[in-house]
Amino acid sequence: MRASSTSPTFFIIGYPKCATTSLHAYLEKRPQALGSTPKETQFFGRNGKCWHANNTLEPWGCGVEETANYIQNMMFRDDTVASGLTQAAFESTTDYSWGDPMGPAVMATGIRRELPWLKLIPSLREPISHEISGRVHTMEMLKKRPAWFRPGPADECLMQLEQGNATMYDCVRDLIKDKEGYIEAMAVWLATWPTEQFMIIQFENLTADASHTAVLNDVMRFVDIDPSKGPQELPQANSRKGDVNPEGWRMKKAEFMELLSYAQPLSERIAAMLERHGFYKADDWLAAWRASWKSNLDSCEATGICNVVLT
Ligand SMILES: Nc1ncnc2c1ncn2[C@@H]1O[C@H](COP(=O)(O)OS(=O)(=O)O)[C@@H](OP(=O)(O)O)[C@H]1O
Repeated sequence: MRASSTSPTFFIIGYPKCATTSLHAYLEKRPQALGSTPKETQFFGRNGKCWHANNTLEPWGCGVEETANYIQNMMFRDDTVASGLTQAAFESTTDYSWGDPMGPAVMATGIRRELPWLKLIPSLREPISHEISGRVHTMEMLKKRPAWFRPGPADECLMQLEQGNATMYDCVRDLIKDKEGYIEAMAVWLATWPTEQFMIIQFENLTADASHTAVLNDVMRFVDIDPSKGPQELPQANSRKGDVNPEGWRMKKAEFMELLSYAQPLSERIAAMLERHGFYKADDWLAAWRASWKSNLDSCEATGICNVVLT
């Protein structure tokens, strides 16, 4: 029987568009896990109740009432206690990984101050696919346009894309070029928390038929949940690649090569960082990402047009 002396036990901290919803759904079906409601509580995030959004000088701190609400109503404290702490409570706010406008250090340090025992699970995806997946998500937001959603300058391009006046390349080029935050955020988390409190997942490993069972079993062992109890299949939540351009994104070869010229060095630095911290051999980490780049390059026709399929 699992016995945890700490609650909450773990956070899936991101990144957005890296199958975090599927992983959350998979884990919360396990009798030994207790997923938050909602999946993304945002409690420690920029829209949450546990930070000082407008004043970097004020110390991090969570209000007593808000904390009680978080622990009691979102993280189901009573249920966890009633289980004799045999259930691992967790939440999956993807913004925790990098969604802090004051920098990831505020979030990483703040959460460590509040819950220093937490186990942390980030999932990372090949940068070009990651960015395009995010843009497709935002395109849908722009169509529905909830009242709180404020389109930024980069979103203008998506509106143009919608009208056939721009391409996906146009809309991701600068974002991928400036995707420094992808590695910076992870570097900050790794510098702020002990290595052994992380399990870093690669999206492509988590979602591939050949490897997903092994990854899920590793996750469960990491958070001390018995892998034999509960359903085995990873759901496919938030999937847009099946509906929006399932055949891939058409792009000139020179355009794809340009994206690659930004994504590849970034990926290599991510892999080197993960190797330095003892998580993966850099080449092992890069294998799936290199395979995606190669298969997209192989798709290029004699006309110089390629078909970029997301991982
Ligand atoms: N089981 C499985 N197999 C393959 N792919 C999967 C799976 N589960 C989730 N996904 C893909 O993950 C993307 C959604 O990630 P998130 O749920 O983290 O997105 S969100 O940030 O919470 O909105 C989304 O990617 P895109 O379709 O490219 O947008 C999903 O298709």
